[in-house]
Order: sequence, then structure tokens, then C-alpha cells
Amino acid sequence: MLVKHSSSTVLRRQQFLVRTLCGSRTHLPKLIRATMSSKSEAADAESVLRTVTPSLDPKRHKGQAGKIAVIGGCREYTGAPYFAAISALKIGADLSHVFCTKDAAPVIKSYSPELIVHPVLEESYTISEEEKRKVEDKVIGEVDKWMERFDCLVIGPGLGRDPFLLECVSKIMLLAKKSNVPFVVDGDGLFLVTNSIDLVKSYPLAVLTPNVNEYKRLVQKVLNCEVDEENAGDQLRSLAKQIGGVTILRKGKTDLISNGEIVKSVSIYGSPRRCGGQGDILSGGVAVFLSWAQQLKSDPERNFSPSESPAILGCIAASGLLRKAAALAFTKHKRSTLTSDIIECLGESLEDICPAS
Ligand SMILES: NC(=O)C1=CN([C@@H]2O[C@H](COP(=O)(O)OP(=O)(O)OC[C@H]3O[C@@H](n4cnc5c(N)ncnc54)[C@H](OP(=O)(O)O)[C@@H]3O)[C@@H](O)[C@H]2O)[C@@H](O)CC1
Ligand SMILES: Nc1ncnc2c1ncn2[C@@H]1O[C@H](COP(=O)(O)OP(=O)(O)OP(=O)(O)O)[C@@H](O)[C@H]1O
Ligand SMILES: [Mg+2]
Repeated sequence: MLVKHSSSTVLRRQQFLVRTLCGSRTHLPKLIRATMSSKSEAADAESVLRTVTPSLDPKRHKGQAGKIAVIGGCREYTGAPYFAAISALKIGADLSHVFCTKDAAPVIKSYSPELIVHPVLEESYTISEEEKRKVEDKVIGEVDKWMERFDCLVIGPGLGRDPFLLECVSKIMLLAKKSNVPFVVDGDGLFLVTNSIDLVKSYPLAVLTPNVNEYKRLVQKVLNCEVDEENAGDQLRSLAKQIGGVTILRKGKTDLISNGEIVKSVSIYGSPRRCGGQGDILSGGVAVFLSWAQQLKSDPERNFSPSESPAILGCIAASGLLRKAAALAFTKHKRSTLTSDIIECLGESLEDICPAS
């Protein structure tokens, strides 16, 4: 007969076994200690993908499968917002917008006619001190016209760090919160938020997706300590709790996800290539899957348990799909695998889990 044990019982038994085999805890190999103390539960990403991905119903009209907006793209970075926005479409969103600077817009438009590109943001070097107030009002007005139509924003890929531009983006975050629009904060959006944590604090519809550097800065700023790899799960939970229950996806060899209550992990084998832009695919993916999970939650016919957070489900699904697509791209392109190759594999990877028909 199969006997089910709670995870804490299993953990205690593992600890006992390891102590018995290896002696004192301080002499344990680092890897075993890290596994013992991280207290995260492995997520079944494929099952989450099957749950949240909607069927292709001919009765649905354009827009119902998701309208996403990326706030990012400046003189230096045009690839990152493009990767996030096009990934959202390739996964299955109906419309994908990009709000970027005037310099970046023609470049991003030229990558793809599928994207709706708004050249509305301004950097300090393009305007005088006197113009700032007027320009800020104009930027906010332009974004506000669209805000209520979006299911989710992705704030930060390729945004840059110009202080005036970031000031405008902080106002966009306030608008999104006022309209209850969820947002994923990534890249330079995390630079902004780390320095003004109140922008996201206690907003349950905020998801932060830090990479190794961005996570280190968040931990130092919010928890006032260094990253603790041995207690990675517990530390992530404390960080999310301290920021008032926002959801954080800590990217790395294993992706760890927490909202201050639970900690989930996704470690499906991905790709050994670490080319830039994979985090941008992930942020676009989180936005789409989070929107789909929100739709499920609002469907009275679905038994959506309150413990199932759309943000957590969105993170698990996006992480699982990105890793699967990265693995597939790597089998085809090996050392020359690029972010664009991974994007091309998103459809095939999702099809494998949730066939379209
Ligand atoms: N193809 C594209 O368009 C892609 C564009 N991308 C975009 O790039 C942006 C940065 O993201 P990233 O991942 O390089 O940031 P990260 O690891 O924290 O920094 C690494 C080191 O660089 C430094 N640093 C960064 N920005 C700086 C700045 N403005 N000014 C000065 N220093 C800066 C940083 O220094 P620190 O912050 O530690 O002081 C750290 O030492 C972001 O918008 C992302 O979306 C990527 O998505 C990839 C594909
Ligand atoms: N060492 C690793 N092994 C396997 N997969 C990884 C590893 N590190 C990151 N990943 C995967 O790549 C995704 C992107 O993480 P990464 O740390 O590269 O983000 P990033 O630095 O923000 O990327 P970007 O270049 O887009 O800014 C993660 O969600 C994770 O699934
Ligand atoms: Mg990044």
C-alpha cells in the first residue's frame, strides 16, 4: 500500500538519514544542505500549462486571449522589449503593444509588423528642464488612454536607467495599480522598484522576475543582508512577504517562485546556453499565462481554489515553457542557439503539452 507523507515529515526523515550517514550538519556536502534547507516544492509545470492554456474556441473574439503591453525600449536596447512582446504573441496572446522611446520605436516596428508600437517615452537628453512637466503629463495621458484595455503589463525590458524616463514609468505603475491591472517587473523596471519599493509594496497583482544581479540588489535593499543560497527558498519567501505579498520569480539554474506564503520551484532541463534575452521571453510569458489564469479565476464554472494564485500559476507555466523551448532550440542549434531560436520553439513546445486541436 502506498503511504503518503507530508513534505515536512519527508524532510525530517531526509535530514535524519543525512545526519546518520554524514555526521554533524556542518560537515554535510554543500549541495545536500542546500536541498535540505531550501523548503520549496517542485511544481508540475506541464500540468499547470494544461490547466491555464485556454482552448481555441471559435466563439471567442480578438482580444479575449490576452492584450499585453510592454513598457520598455530606449536608445540602447531595442531587442529586450521586442523579445518580450513577440513571445507574448507566439505563446497565444491576441494583441501585443510596446510603449518605448521615440528613438526605439521605428527600430522595434521594423523587427515585426505584428507589434503595436507607441513612441511615447522620452529620455532626459531629448528635452529641456522646462519641458519636463508637460512631457510627463503627455506620456501619462497617452498610456492612460489604453490602460484599462490591457490584461497585463511587462514593465522594464530594455527600459534603460534615465532618471526622467524612470520617473514617468513610476507614474505608469501608479496608473496600473489604480486600474487593477497586473504587471510583471523585469530588467530596469527592477532597478526602479528596488530604489522605490513602495511602488509595488502590497500590490497583489505585481510579479517581480529578478535575475542573479537584480535579486542580489533586492535582497540587500529590502532584507538588508546578502543572498543566502543555503536557505534560498526561505529567504525568497521572507523577501516576498516583506514586500507585502508580491510574487517573485527568482531566475537561475532552478527558478524559485514565492508570494510570501508558498515557495515553488521549476527545474525542468533547459539549455546550457546563457545568451541574453531569455529573461525577456520569460517576462512576456508570465504576462500571458497570468492573464489566462486570471480569466480562469473569474469563470464561475471553474472551481478555482483561492490558494491557487494566478501570479504563481503564471510564473510556473512561463518558466516551464521557456525551459522546454530552450531545450528544443538547443537540440537544433547547439552552441549557436540564440534567443530568436528559442522564440521560434515556443509554439512547438506548447503544442506538445496542449495540442491546438
Ligand atoms: N538584446 C537586448 O536588447 C537585451 C537587453 N537587455 C536589457 O539590458 C538591460 C540591463 O539588463 P542586464 O540583464 O544586463 O542587467 P544586469 O544583469 O543587472 O546588469 C549587468 C551589469 O551591467 C550594469 N548595468 C546594466 N544596465 C546599466 C545601465 N543602464 N547603466 C549602468 N550600468 C548598467 C549592471 O550594473 P549594476 O546595476 O550592478 O550597477 C551590471 O553590472 C535591461 O533593460 C535588460 O532588459 C537584456 O534583457 C538582454 C537582451
Ligand atoms: N544556469 C541556468 N541553467 C538553466 N536555465 C537557466 C539558468 N539560468 C537561467 N536559466 C533560465 O533562463 C531564464 C532567464 O534567466 P536569466 O538569468 O538569463 O535572466 P536575465 O538575465 O534577466 O535574461 P535577459 O538576458 O533576458 O535579461 C530563467 O527563467 C531560467 O529558466
Ligand atoms: Mg533581464
